[in-house]
Amino acid sequence: MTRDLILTFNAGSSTIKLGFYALEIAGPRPLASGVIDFRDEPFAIRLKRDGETLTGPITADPGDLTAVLNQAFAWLAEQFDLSRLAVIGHRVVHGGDVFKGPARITDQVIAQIDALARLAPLHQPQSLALIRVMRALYPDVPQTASFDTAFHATNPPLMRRFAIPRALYDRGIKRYGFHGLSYHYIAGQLGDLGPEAKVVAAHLGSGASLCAIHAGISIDSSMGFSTLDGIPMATRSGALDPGVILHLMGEMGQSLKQVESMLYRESGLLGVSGFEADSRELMASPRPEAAEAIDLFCLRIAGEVARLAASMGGIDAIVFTAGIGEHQPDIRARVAARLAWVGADLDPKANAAGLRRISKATSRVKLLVIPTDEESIIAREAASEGTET
Ligand SMILES: Nc1ncnc2c1ncn2[C@@H]1O[C@H](COP(=O)(O)OP(=O)(O)O)[C@@H](O)[C@H]1O
Ligand SMILES: CC(=O)OP(=O)(O)O
Ligand SMILES: [Mg+2]
Repeated sequence: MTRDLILTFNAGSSTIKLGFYALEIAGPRPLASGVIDFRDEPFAIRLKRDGETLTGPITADPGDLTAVLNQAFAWLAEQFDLSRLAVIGHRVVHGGDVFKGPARITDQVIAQIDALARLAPLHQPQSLALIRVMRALYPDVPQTASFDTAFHATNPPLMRRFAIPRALYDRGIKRYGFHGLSYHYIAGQLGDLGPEAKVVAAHLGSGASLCAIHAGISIDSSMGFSTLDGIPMATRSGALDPGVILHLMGEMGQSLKQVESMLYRESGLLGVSGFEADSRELMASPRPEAAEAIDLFCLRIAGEVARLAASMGGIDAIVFTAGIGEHQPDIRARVAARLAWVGADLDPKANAAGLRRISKATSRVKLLVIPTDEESIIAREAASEGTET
């Protein structure tokens, strides 16, 4: 039997994205993409294939991942010949210091991923659950892990360091950086900027970060030790004076769980607006708190661009990507306006049209919109790590 099908998983806090690829010598060829969105009503798996969207209803309780996946895969087996599965590749957010590249999943690798779960509580447990369910469903199919942290393995030690006692760095308390699959893909799309280009890529999705890419490699990024650092996100705070946490736990008697939940789930756009985490709703809202949440988001993005430019000693281009970066021209415009002093000069028409280049021809710093494709990196790494070809 020919095994020539690659399945990819990109597990997020509220969605599981799936990709189907044909395993080919020239590289994985995309066949279809799917999503299980736990916010969807009615709950279902949606599959996009040949420009058509197919829906597989799911009656299982969204809280029971095993039941959800069993049902989703019973339906997927009607769409694909799943006996052809060659490899299953997963995005795993935190690889710590252990993983500098993709890994084939073994019991030991599962234990190592599990040990890092606390640092990415919205993602890591979901990926582990997926790996375990897929093992039970398809015990003969190899699985691989592609790490968000791996692309940042090139960051110089100085960028990795927190200004805390050295011994803690030696114990792994350092900056790792995330969204590396997205930045890896973006770095591969910058050929026209020249081999030495200094680029800040802004991955603005539910989770959001920025990365300094110089000559195609990661130099520095806004996310650090955990997925909380950097700019505010949908529900995460971004960087925060550590004194606030001391005060909450010391003076206000909050527990670790309470603080963790506040920082990961009740902050960011949701926290500042007081009612909504999704940028679409916030942009459409007349409420001043919504405007303030978006303003703070843009201010902190612009500030991070400036910091990352300092890390690289210059900046030639800014790339916007992911849900907000690709689809929110007003947010791009507000970020660009705050960076006019660096030489970013937006072309409003190109921005509204969502062209690849959205800066004026005379702009010193180029502004680009590049749709990301984390799945293609997972598929490529799955093919190289998990198959014999
Ligand atoms: N078509 C769109 N138009 C406007 N905003 C969008 C669109 N798609 C996604 N977004 C915004 O992107 C954010 C989610 O980013 P996305 O990359 O899709 O999420 P995730 O990090 O979960 O993969 C939300 O704030 C959402 O409002
Ligand atoms: C690392 C991270 O925050 O990922 P996501 O944007 O998928 O939530
Ligand atoms: Mg994402």
